[in-house]
Amino acid sequence: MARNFKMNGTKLPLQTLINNLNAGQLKSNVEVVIAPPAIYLDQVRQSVRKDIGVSAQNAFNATSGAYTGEISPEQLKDIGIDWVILGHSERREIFKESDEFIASKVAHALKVGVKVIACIGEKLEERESGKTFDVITRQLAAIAKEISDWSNVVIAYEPVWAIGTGKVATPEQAQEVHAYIRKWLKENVSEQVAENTRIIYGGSVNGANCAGLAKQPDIDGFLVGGASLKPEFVTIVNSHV
Ligand SMILES: O=C(CO)COP(=O)(O)O
Repeated sequence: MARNFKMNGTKLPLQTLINNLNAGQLKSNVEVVIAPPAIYLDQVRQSVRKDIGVSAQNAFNATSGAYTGEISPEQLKDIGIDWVILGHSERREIFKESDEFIASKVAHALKVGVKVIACIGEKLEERESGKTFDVITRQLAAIAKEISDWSNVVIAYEPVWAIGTGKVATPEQAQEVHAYIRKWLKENVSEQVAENTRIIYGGSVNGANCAGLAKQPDIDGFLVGGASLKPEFVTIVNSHV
């Protein structure tokens, strides 16, 4: 269960959210990871409960060097950050990150020992023109080409049309794509990877719609944006079945 703050929050309000999470009664079988803006990673790592993971929202594919503005997975490790979100649709769209670039960042982060939440998902026009599975296949295949060990990868299916729109995918729509992802992993990686890889859903998840989604057999958790800025995140965590 992951909480993506995106470029939201400042020191004090973030601390209030962390305090609320620290005090929350969270189901013990749910792994919770929060992803604050990079500048607050250290603050959040120092103040959040140790059983909660902290994730960056992006990282580069090199150890160090002349890459102004970038952060390496090695630097994340240095301050105790174990996770990174890669391939978010906002990175793909706004910052023009290609499938290949994202895949190389996934490979580099894993090599360094930083676990990855790899985001994939189709845009509205792609869904409407029947290309959803083609897009998912293309994005997955790019990653599969670069990595062989999937044990530290979580896949986040985030249909772009559902992100920040309030237009959540129905449980059936999300389940259909999650099942496809699992089938693709089975046929193209291995049965074991297909069974063990967590596939989480993101896109307008909130305290009211999470329970229906969580019941689906191939939905293993959520990547939450807007609702992650509210105390209702605790409800979403506890919707896990
Ligand atoms: O992009 C998302 C999480 O990474 C989803 O955002 P929303 O929950 O605001 O739709």
